Parts: sequence; structure tokens; C-alpha cells
Amino acid sequence: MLLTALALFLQTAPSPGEEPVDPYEIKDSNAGATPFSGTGMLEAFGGKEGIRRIVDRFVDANLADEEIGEIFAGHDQVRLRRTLFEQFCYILNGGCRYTGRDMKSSHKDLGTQHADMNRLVENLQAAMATEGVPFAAQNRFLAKLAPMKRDVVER
Ligand code: HEM
Repeated sequence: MLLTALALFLQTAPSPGEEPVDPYEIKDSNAGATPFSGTGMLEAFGGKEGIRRIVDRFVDANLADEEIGEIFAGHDQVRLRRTLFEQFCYILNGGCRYTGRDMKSSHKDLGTQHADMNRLVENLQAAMATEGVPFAAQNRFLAKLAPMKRDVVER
């Protein structure tokens, strides 16, 4: 019991520049979707470098957004960029592990509404388009994220 608690603590000790979070079990299934197979989707996103740029654009846009920016205010942006990169890279079959929390617990009590989710998806679409991700690949990726709505949106 003590050992399990210690292992959980060590596993979830904050990365440099990040704030600590309550201990949780690290597992890829926390990402909320299974990865694509093959390398096609990873290539469509410009490899890991492309994913990094898309995540940065996406987070910047959400923070600056006049409708949903406030929901992100005060949250750990360093952690968010790291875990979102891991999640996207894992789902796109880029060979990453996802070490973040599951979608339900990480969005608990944020009060996110359907309109907020739509806005976030628009920001992601814009980031993918700017980085040259083909439209069909954008839609395949969004289809992986769509079912997460039930864990992310509260009302
Ligand atoms: C399918 C849609 C979404 C995905 C894939 C997603 C993904 C993520 C991930 C990976 C994290 C970090 C988990 C962790 O820290 O362990 C996170 C946190 C967060 N998300 Fe989302 N998210 C989605 C929708 C939304 C929406 C619609 C909003 C609000 C408009 C939102 C606001 C936030 C905020 C504020 C945090 C930080 C929570 C904290 O610091 O405790 N997310 N999200």
C-alpha cells in the first residue's frame, strides 16, 4: 500500500516548470482514444515537430480567445502544452506515451459548455490548417477527439 502510494507519487512528480497535481495512475488509455495505425497520420501532421507547432498554436489561440480564454486562465500552461503534445502524438501513432490525466478528471469542475467545445475545435482546425494538415487528415483526427466531448463538457 505504502509502496504503491510512493510509486504513484514518484511517477507523477512534476516535470520541470510544472505545478504538482494530485497523484493518479499513468496509462495510455487516459488519452481517451486508441492510436491510428501506420505512419500516414503522423506524416500528415508533419511528424513530431509538426505536432509540437500545432499544439503551441492551438494553446496560444485558446488562451487568447475572447470566448474561452478565461477558462484556461490560471491553469498550468507548461503542463498543458506537454500533455496535449503527448496525447496528440500518442493518438497519431508518433511513438509517444501519454502521461497526463484522463479527460474526465482533468476537466472536472471547469464548467465547460458545448459552445466552448465547438470554439476549441475551431481553434484546433485553424492550427492544423495553418500547419498544412490536409483536410481529410484533420477530420480523421477530429473524429478521434469527438467522443471525448461527453467527458469534457459539463452542461
Ligand atoms: C476533445 C477535446 C479536448 C481534449 C482532447 C483536451 C485535452 C486536454 C488535456 C490532455 C489536458 C491536460 C491533462 C492533464 O493535465 O493531465 C487538458 C486540460 C485542460 N483542458 Fe482540455 N481538452 C479538451 C477540451 C477542452 C475544452 C472544451 C476546454 C475549455 C474550453 C478545455 C480546457 C482545459 C483546461 C482549462 C485544462 C487544464 C486543467 C487543469 O489545469 O487542471 N479542454 N485538456
